[in-house]
Amino acid sequence: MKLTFYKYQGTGNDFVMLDNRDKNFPKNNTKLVKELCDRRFGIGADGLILLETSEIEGDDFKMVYYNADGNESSMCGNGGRCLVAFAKYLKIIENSAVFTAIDGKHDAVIEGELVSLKMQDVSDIKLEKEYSFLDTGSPHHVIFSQGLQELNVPQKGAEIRYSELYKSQGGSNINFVEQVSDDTFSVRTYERGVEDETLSCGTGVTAVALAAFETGLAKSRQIELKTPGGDLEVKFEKGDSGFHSIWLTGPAIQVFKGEIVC
Ligand SMILES: N[C@@H](CCC[C@H](N)C(=O)O)C(=O)O
Repeated sequence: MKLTFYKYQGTGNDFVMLDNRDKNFPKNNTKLVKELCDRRFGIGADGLILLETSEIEGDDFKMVYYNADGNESSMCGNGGRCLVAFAKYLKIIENSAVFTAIDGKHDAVIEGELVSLKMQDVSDIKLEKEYSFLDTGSPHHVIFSQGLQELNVPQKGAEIRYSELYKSQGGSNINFVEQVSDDTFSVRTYERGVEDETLSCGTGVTAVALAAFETGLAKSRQIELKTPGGDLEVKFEKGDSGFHSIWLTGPAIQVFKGEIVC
C-alpha cells in the first residue's frame, strides 16, 4: 500500500496527518500506526491523525487520534489545532471550523499561523497538596515546583504515570510546571502513549492553566504557557459549574508532504 501523508507540528508536538475521507486507511492496524510514527523506521511523530467525513450535522470533518504507540487515544489539543490547519490546506474550510473528536464537538478559528481551538468545559479538578488532576479531553496530573530545567522528566513522569495512582484508570499524562511570572508558566510534559517527554502538549497546558487559576497561583483568565517547543496561550471563563469557553491558541505548521510504501 502507498500512502500520501502530511507532517504537521504545533509547538513541536508533531503528527502524521492522513486524509481518510475515502476510508482506505486500515484503522485497526496498531502495528502500522506505530511504524508510521517511529522516528527511525517510519515517518516519525508523537501521534497520527485521520481527517474523516463526519456524520454529524454542522460538522466540517471528524478527528481520529492515535498515540505513537499505535493506539487510538483521548483528545489531542495540539493535534486538533494542526488538523484544522490541514483542513484549510485541503480546502475543506476557510478560517473557521466545527469538528467532532473523541471528546465531542470543537470550534476553531485560524488567524495566520495561529489556530485557536475551543476545548470541552471542565467541571472537576482534584486539588491535592502535592498535585492537581483534571481531564481536559485527556487526563492530566499537574505538579507545580521549581528547578524545571534540571528535572529528568522521562524518568519522573514514568514513575507517576505507572504508579498506583493511575494504574486502575489507564494512566495519565504528567505535567511539571514552574511559575515564571504572575500569569506565565513553563511546562514540561510526559505523554502517555508516547511514553516520553514531548516538546509540548495542548490538553496538558490547558490543564496547567486551569489548575494554576484554581490553586490561586494565577489571577488572570488568560495564561501564557512556555513549552520546550514554543509558546501557547489558554483563555477561559469560570462559572458556577466550572470552567467554560476554554480556548487554546498557538501555531500549527505543515512541515512536509510525502509518500510511504507500507
Ligand atoms: N499531545 C496531546 C495529547 C495526546 C493524548 C495523550 N498522549 C493521551 O493519550 O492522553 C495534546 O496536545 O493534547
